[in-house]
Amino acid sequence: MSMTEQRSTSALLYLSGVTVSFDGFKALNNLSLLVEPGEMRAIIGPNGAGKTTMMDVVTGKTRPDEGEVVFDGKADLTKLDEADIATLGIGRKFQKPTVFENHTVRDNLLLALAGLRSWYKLLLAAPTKAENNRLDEILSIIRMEPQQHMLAARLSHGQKQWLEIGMLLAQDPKLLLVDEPVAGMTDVETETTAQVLREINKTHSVVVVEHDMSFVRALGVKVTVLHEGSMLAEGTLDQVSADPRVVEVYLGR
Ligand SMILES: Nc1ncnc2c1ncn2[C@@H]1O[C@H](COP(=O)(O)OP(=O)(O)OP(=O)(O)O)[C@@H](O)[C@H]1O
Repeated sequence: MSMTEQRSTSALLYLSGVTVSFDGFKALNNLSLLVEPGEMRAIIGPNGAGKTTMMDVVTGKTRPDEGEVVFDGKADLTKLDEADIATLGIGRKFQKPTVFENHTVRDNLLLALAGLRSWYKLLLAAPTKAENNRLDEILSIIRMEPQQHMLAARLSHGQKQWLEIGMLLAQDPKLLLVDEPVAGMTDVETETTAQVLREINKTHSVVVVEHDMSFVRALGVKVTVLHEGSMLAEGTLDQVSADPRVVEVYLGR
């Protein structure tokens, strides 16, 4: 490509030949990956496969040594910092929930929705009608209307995860990155989380990293298997589960 030429792609997220080395060890090794607009993609793979590093590259936390990372057909994420990338519309939920324990579920969502609105203003000014409608919508999507006036401190682990997914949704990112959302959840909570993410995927693109196979099956979306920093296989869960290489390094163990 010439200096002025822009990479043109219809993909929402485009990784090509991405390599990340830590002291010579390649956590990502020539990784290429495409996520289409509106898609939900599940990323699976054994411990150390590079899933977290891939998310870190997309959010600007880690700079790749080589390769291209393009968002929304135009933005070269390798040139931007974390704040710029968040502003472009990439939101991330980490594995451990970080909600404001001393506020209600609804106020946690309002804080996320209002973004830069100060705590002071939050306490004094009532939410607008539009804000209240959006809060109702999000509460419905995360299935937490009954708990909306509860303090976040009193929520179960699963409910905290859903609240945090709701807080991410409140920021209305174009792409949601969700890291191991069902770790530590019961089977029923896991099933609900799959339904919540499917609902969110009606209006948002999602990349979700998860080990739990019953959850990935319930998502019912295209799966990418990472191994040693590269893509090993891609397809439906049935397709990748039948791939002998996937069985060998991951599923068969
Ligand atoms: N900052 C770092 N310094 C050195 N090595 C690192 C660093 N971050 C990650 N690694 C190594 O890179 C490899 C990939 O790690 P990564 O966390 O991306 O894998 P993962 O697929 O997310 O694994 P898990 O399923 O255990 O979360 C691992 O071997 C890890 O030890």
